[in-house]
Amino acid sequence: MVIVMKAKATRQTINKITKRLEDMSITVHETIGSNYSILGLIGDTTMLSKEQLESYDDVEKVIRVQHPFKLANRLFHPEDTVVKVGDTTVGGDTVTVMAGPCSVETEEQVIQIAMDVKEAGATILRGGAFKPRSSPYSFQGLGEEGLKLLKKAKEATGLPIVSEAICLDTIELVAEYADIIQIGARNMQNFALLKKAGLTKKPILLKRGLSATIEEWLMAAEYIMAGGNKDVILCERGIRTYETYTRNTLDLSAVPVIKEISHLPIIVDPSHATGKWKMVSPLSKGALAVGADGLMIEVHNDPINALCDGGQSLKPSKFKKLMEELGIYMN
Ligand SMILES: O=C[C@H](O)[C@H](O)COP(=O)(O)O
Ligand SMILES: C=C(OP(=O)(O)O)C(=O)O
Repeated sequence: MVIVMKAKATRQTINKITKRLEDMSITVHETIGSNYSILGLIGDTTMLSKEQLESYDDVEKVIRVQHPFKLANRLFHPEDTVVKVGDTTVGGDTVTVMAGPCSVETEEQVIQIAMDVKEAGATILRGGAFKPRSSPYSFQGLGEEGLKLLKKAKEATGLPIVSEAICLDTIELVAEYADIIQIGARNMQNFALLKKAGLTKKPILLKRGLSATIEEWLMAAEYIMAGGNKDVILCERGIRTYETYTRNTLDLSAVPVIKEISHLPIIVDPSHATGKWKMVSPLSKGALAVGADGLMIEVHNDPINALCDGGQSLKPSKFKKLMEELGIYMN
């Protein structure tokens, strides 16, 4: 971090700021110029507030050199994190596909889809039991019954499962059944939920918030990791922009950015990003082309009658075709 002091800054203020920082074990290197004085800070500046330092009258501006996240930062953890999920992994050299219905609806539905996606090459089954819906009148998910059905689908196929926890009251229940706990876009900055996720022993799939910057997203990951849970998988699922043709705007540039500044695995969800099943295939290809570690794709055997997100769900046959095109399903 660099603090640029105004030309009129007094020695007394510079000393006051320096003392405050040194008390926090930060070394301050001072460079006196004719117009400005510069304070170069060496040490752990993650807990410093840029805005707070800028509120000193004599401070011109503060420039952050280091990212505010530590545990998620590639600087302190150069090698890629590979998250183990049952017999499969997310991150490293493999491409992992998580697929399944938006919501668990019936036993036949989830088991049939689980078998179909497994046959096509998916290695993790997705399915929502607790649904974060925009409207209180929309289908809210089957709750624990949905988790039990996911367990049956896992027993039938061997696929580990990922399912969303939407609140503090149910995260432990989800953790009992799911192999990966999903924290959805709408809860990305639910700090109490993130802290609780940090205490669980299950990997966490952390979706990017509706309007979150990459830094805010990584700070959310930092919350989970700071609690002791280092198994975080990031999921880019589109962000809000002025564009309305698609449900959200898929930010594929987030993938190489995350790869550069973080060691955490990142997958892409083209279903929620676009809201349109026809766009899932091209964007899945794009996601892998830019280096994503995997995909999360919604698949439904009867999209027209799906209780949630049918318009963005692929039929099993279309999913299989996509997996062939991606080179994941081999005849
Ligand atoms: O699947 C996740 C959400 O619950 C889903 O996208 C529903 O969004 P909506 O409630 O706005 O339809
Ligand atoms: C709710 C979901 O997605 P998102 O949080 O990305 O909207 C989901 O994957 O079921």
